[in-house]
Amino acid sequence: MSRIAYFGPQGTFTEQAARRLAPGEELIPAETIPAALAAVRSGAADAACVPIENSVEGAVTATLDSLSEAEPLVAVAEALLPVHFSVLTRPGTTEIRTVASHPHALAQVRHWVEANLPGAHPVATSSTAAAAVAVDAGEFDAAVTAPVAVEHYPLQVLATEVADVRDAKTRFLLVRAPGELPAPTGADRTSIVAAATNRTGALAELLTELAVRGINLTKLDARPTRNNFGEYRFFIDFEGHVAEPRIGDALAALRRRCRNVRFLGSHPRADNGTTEIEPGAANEDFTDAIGWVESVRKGAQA
Ligand SMILES: O=C(O)C(=O)Cc1ccccc1
Repeated sequence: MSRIAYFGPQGTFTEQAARRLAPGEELIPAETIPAALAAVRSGAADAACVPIENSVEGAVTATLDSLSEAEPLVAVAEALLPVHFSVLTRPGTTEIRTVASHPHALAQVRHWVEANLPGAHPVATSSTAAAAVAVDAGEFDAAVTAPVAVEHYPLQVLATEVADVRDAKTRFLLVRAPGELPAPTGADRTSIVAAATNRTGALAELLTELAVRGINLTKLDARPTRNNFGEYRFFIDFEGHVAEPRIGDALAALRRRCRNVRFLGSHPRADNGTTEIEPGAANEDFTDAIGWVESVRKGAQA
């Protein structure tokens, strides 16, 4: 049985995602996202499940930063979970002055809290389930949690299906140490991170290598390197799998342009997305072109 570290404690959305991505495996809660990833780097876990992006709040920056630091890790699978919240209180609570949760959760229920708990102060906790633990301990009055949290903590449900934005979703990754990659499916996602140098056109050059090969981007995030003010790392997701000739060609070009490019994985997409292929940019076009150059070199132009 594999050991899967996840961003916990018990009852987080990430635990639900881990159950979906690694059914039947041993799940080990970690207090923070960096701690879940550190468990894989140290060998204490075989894989980790962490949130990566939310359709309302955008990137989960703790995950981006941890993936770009220390030993490389690669994403081997993803899950897309609908996100609506429950609001939990201690039994007998009559007045709600503080509402605790993960910042991404608080941002997604702001209007609901204003309308239904006027005057209540939002308080950030490390995760939605950590808010439930704190409410149980008497530190805050209400917790905004995943629906499953009520099964783990002795709290009562004040409201369910709470969300300012209908159909909000969060994408989660299953991350491992580099090793065998998942096989390409034809609907895959590849992720990289690169610290472009601070000069005119540096980011445009990286993006152009993808654009000229007809590769469609699915996400672009910038994070400060933390070394020099104004220096950024760019996290780029795009359609395709590194095993494909067209994607391998693009990665080789990125590596030529930027020695510090880091491969963050190729895996099947969970969003039913299809892969766009521009005319002349199919894998056969790349292999055919390489074959043609080889024949030219041999003096036998086909
Ligand atoms: O705190 C959690 O439960 C998480 O797994 C992170 C999170 C927070 C808010 C929305 C989706 C995921």
